[in-house]
Amino acid sequence: MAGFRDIDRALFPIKSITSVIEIFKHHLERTSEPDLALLSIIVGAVENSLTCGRPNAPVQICEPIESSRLPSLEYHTIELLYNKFYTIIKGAVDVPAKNTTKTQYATRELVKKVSDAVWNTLSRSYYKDRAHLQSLYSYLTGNKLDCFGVAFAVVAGCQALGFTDVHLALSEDHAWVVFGETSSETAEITWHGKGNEDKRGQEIGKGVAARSWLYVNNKPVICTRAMEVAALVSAINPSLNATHDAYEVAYLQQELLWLLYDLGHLTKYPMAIGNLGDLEEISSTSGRIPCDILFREAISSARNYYDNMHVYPYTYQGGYFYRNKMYKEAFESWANASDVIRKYNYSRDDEEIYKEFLEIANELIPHIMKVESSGFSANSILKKPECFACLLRFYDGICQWEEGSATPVLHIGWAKPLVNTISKFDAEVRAQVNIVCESNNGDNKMEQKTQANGNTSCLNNNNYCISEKENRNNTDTDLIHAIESKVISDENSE
Ligand SMILES: FC(F)c1nnc(N2CCN(c3ncnc4sc(CC(F)(F)F)cc34)CC2)s1
Repeated sequence: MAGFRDIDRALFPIKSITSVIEIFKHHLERTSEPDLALLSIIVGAVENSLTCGRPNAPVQICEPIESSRLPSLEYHTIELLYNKFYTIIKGAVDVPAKNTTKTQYATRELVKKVSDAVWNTLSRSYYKDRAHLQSLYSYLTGNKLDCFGVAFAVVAGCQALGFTDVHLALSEDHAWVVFGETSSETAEITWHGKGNEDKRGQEIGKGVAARSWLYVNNKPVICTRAMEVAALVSAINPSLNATHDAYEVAYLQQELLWLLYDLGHLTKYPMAIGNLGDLEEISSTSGRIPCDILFREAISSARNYYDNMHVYPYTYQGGYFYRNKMYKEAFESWANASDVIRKYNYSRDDEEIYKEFLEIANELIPHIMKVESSGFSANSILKKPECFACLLRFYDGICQWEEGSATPVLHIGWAKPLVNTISKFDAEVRAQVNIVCESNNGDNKMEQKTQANGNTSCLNNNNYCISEKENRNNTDTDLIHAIESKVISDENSE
């Protein structure tokens, strides 16, 4: 059993954020196998004590954060929990005696048994989306885990049993495992969303499911052990309540993400880079690259390693621009996000990203139009054809996302804000967006989808085109006609 080494023991009792960082540094720099269970228990205990602790716990005021005293974490407390985890996992699977020569690889049965061991020890019913349910501390002290937490616990369990081939696979809204000699086996190990039957034990869908955003076109983040540490650090939740964060927890998360960044473990993990960007925007670390560069690095990572099939890097960046009133740049990021989603079929498992696009289209963009059309300035985005082009690219991507999908995306609730937005641009601005028709052999859709639908609509920056589509389904034809008729009626009234 990996677990406690003398160096770890020497760092106890944990009294400060700095000593937590020292333990992570040791595991990441001095060992080939950072101990996922140990690290998760430690950060879970710290997070719990600072966010769910006793409300009248002594508040440290004006202490430098890194040395601000934590409610002391005793070695034996952590060791007890660690041994409890090991006992639960060991008790559930009878692993064949370690055969020193041959490396043992996990089997689907083994992975399923570990998943069952975690699954069957969870509380009967609890609010699954609550905060602070992601760590093994939550599991071992409260028998509660969220869907990410179950996946992480299974990987930590397999590590504790000596299976170094079992690794976490992450999409933007789901988690599963890869395993086997060539890491080519996959297995569901947790649930997804509400009211969906879990598919635990099954391999990851290759069929229709594979074309949904949920499985990112088989371009998930495949974690190394250190990237699994990055996932548990990303999952740290500093929120105290709906409006406040415990700043010591946010500081710990930020410092651990920088440690992982410096060691190169975030290079292929766009969402972790985005998380670090968000933290840096709130409170920048002197001497570090600024948050807008981090958001750009997350996009580069997704483009270089995941065939640009991830949406969140663009919505991280778009959110940053929006919060900083850089509206032209926000439109560009959101149009780029839409260029990703247009390559997918919409499935009912994609609610999370649907909500993301709905909020952008029906809350954020209308807010920008309101702000921009109240003040009058020559520099207004309403005067910029490239902003109009980005908006069209944004909406067109959502239309194309719907094309060929079993589930509709758009409904009349989308059309009103859309037409309202588009009509804020004067005719002479709209006229400057040159509409260029491209052949339909662009790389707009994943191969299968293009064949299914023949032509596709496409737009690159300000070349917006709607190719003739004999079978464009009625929803977006209505939408496009709504836009066209609105635009034309404006011209007539000019
Ligand atoms: F697009 C921006 F506005 C976003 N802001 N926060 C975003 N998050 C927060 C962080 N987050 C994540 N950050 C690191 N790693 C992972 S792995 C994962 C899927 C699952 F939870 F494992 F199922 C989610 C996720 C999900 C996306 S996107």
